[in-house]
Amino acid sequence: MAMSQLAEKPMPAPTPEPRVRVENLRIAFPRPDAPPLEVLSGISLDVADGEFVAVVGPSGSGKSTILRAICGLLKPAGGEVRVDGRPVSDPPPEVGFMFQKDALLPWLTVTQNIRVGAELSGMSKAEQETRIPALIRLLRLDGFEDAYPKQLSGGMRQRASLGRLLAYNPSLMLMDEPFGALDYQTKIVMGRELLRIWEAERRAIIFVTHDIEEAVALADRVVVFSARPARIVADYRVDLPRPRDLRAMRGDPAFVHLTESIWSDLALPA
Ligand SMILES: Nc1ncnc2c1ncn2[C@@H]1O[C@H](COP(=O)(O)OP(=O)(O)OP(=O)(O)O)[C@@H](O)[C@H]1O
Repeated sequence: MAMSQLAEKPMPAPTPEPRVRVENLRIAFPRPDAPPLEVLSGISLDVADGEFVAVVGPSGSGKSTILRAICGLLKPAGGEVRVDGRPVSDPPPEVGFMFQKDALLPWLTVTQNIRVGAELSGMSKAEQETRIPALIRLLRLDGFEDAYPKQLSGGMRQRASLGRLLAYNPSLMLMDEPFGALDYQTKIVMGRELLRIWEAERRAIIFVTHDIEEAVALADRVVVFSARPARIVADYRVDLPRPRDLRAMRGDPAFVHLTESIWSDLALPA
């Protein structure tokens, strides 16, 4: 081959290291009078930097379990989890969590709760002075800076939890049904807030949800688990344009088609 032809051929871009690499992961829980309960049976999943991956699947299939394994809280019966190339054993500092139930400290105000995340991240006092009020504005909690969790609605508590997570500034966010306990309207509002922030400051997110529409509306990819022991039965790329209008997109034929495909993967009645 002539040199000129070689020169014209573009070099393939190097593949960046995935933020998370789950390889052939098996998780089983010991049981007293029975063989171990196999929950994940050989799951492999890569999550790239800045990618938003949703995980859906039947109840009890192991969605929360995979999040706990990714942050090193469960020891695999087989396979491996790497975060930023390193095998996990303890929760890695670059990982932050958010659960269905807010984990705010009830004796601290909104500002103080968010400050916990900032302190944990090692943020300087000077930076906290600007960053915490900015987060409060971003999450539309202005006016509630000095309120205690019991004085907030469920949606506001989840927004404050998200504020603490963002103040911690993890490069990987593991979210386990973070909006699952909220009413439909608040859930949409929270999804919108999360997208607004994520679209501005891309971080890798693994987002577990029961809600197929929520998964498609938010994520770049939707991974579908089978019933326990979980395998990945489908892995969809969601090519809907961003920024997304969560209300308008529900009528988009591509959105409807994708949610229907996932319903049928889960073999659930329409
Ligand atoms: N620490 C544990 N010890 C024993 N069994 C466990 C433990 N944690 C989870 N399990 C079992 O593992 C299975 C998967 O649980 P997991 O919470 O991961 O499911 P899930 O898909 O998140 O469910 P849901 O959608 O209902 O929240 C369940 O059968 C559960 O009982």
